[in-house]
Amino acid sequence: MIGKFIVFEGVEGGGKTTQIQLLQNWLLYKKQSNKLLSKFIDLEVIVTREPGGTKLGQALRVLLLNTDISGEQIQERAELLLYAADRSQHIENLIKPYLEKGAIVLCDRFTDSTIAYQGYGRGLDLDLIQKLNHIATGGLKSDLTFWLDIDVKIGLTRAKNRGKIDRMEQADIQFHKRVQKGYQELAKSNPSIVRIDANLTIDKVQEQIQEVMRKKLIEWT
Ligand SMILES: Nc1ncnc2c1ncn2[C@@H]1O[C@H](COP(=O)(O)OP(=O)(O)OP(=O)(O)O)[C@@H](O)[C@H]1O
Ligand SMILES: Cc1cn([C@H]2C[C@H](O)[C@@H](COP(=O)(O)O)O2)c(=O)[nH]c1=O
Repeated sequence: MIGKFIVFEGVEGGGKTTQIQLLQNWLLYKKQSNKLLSKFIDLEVIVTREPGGTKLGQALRVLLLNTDISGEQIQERAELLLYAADRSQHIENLIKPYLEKGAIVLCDRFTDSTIAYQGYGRGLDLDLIQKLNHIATGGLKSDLTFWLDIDVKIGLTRAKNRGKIDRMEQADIQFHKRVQKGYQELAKSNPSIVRIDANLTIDKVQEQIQEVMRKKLIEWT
């Protein structure tokens, strides 16, 4: 694939959505002002997310994040499979076609979310999740993953201040701490994950991201 696939990960309220938007603006500005190296001159910068990057995904997102599905609780393995279904559709219908055209795809969450939330958070078998991730992705991996590392309580407070909190955000604090532990473990074993200190101001967080991106754009040319 000639494009680049960049993923943003982390616990709730870490600033992924905010930072992805700023990075897209920065990349497009660099493109317009001819400050990008030749390989990326014609580039498109696409922003997408999981769950919810396709029409099917949007429907699955409503099912997964609404607090009340006629009073019926979503079982843990059903939850796992719904996230996998969203991903499979997302890759085939959106991510792969854009990467094949040479775009930079900025994605809010990917396979590491499943390991952190369903694996570490819910306690589902990590080997099973790895296999399912492989089935859903067909082996597609990110070229770079930014892990926005934020104190769990600060992130949840930000999410609460943003407005009504969803089904996942409503889980107890211990769940979110296990999810955080999941990201810490993933970062230890995966060199394509870059830790970003997300406890800082929006501008300071973006500065760290741009610094990494500058180096990556040179490396990828
Ligand atoms: N560095 C920051 N300092 C203070 N507030 C921030 C910062 N970054 C984002 N916010 C605010 O915190 C809230 C959550 O940010 P955002 O939606 O970008 O995070 P997110 O990681 O996408 O969250 P979630 O995973 O819960 O959807 C928003 O109201 C946003 O304006
Ligand atoms: C991809 C994926 C996501 N989740 C969880 C993580 C969040 O609680 C929500 C998504 O909401 P956001 O506002 O877009 O962050 O879904 C998950 O548990 N497993 C996954 O694979």
